[in-house]
Amino acid sequence: MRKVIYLYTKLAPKKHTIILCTGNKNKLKEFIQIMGDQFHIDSEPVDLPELQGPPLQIAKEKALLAYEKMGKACVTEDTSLCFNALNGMPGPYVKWFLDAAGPEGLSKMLDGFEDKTGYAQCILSYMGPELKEPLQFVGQTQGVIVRPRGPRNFGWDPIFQPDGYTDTYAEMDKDVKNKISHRLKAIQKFIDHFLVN
Ligand SMILES: O=c1nc[nH]c2c1ncn2[C@H]1C[C@H](O)[C@@H](COP(=O)(O)OP(=O)(O)OP(=O)(O)O)O1
Ligand SMILES: [Mg+2]
Repeated sequence: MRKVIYLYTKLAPKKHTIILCTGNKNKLKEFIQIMGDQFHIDSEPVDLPELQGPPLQIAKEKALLAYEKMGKACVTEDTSLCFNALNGMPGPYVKWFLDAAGPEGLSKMLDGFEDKTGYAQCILSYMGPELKEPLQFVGQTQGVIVRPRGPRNFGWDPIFQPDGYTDTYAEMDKDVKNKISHRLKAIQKFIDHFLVN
């Protein structure tokens, strides 16, 4: 039976706590929904600068900055929404596109293209005192970019319709999103890594 968790034993033997550094309440909520029964999630609402570069590099720098700020083991997460017609853009910069153009404007960016496919990507990074570099876990969910449908309370959820579904992330039940999401897949890899059989 999988039971001992390296992270617990090494770093937080009693509380089984993960510190998630994020300024995004919706991310935190999903983390708790996905892994709350296995870990206690403490969040630190730090606003971390995000550099430019390939997604893994951005996520790595973010993790190092969070670790520097916290002075203890912590987890960060960087999420991208990538359009295939644009070779992966806006990707890690989607937040700025969303702020500037909203979900509507973001979906309209693909109007001139036949290819509406894209993918959601979560890069979960863990940095702790025992490491030289952050460990990174990548989760991707493929889908298509559509005009906004559903509640607008979480980022680009209204314009992302995962493959095999007729609902957008925003329209589907949270339980359904959390079973197929980019975030779930990254968290699963993270948990698998730290589980000792
Ligand atoms: O599952 C998601 N469904 C829809 N939208 C999402 C999701 N996950 C992140 N998002 C949004 C938030 C931000 O506009 C951008 C990612 O930017 P990203 O830097 O990773 O997030 P953030 O700045 O809000 O929080 P953090 O403090 O963890 O960096 O996509
Ligand atoms: Mg951010």
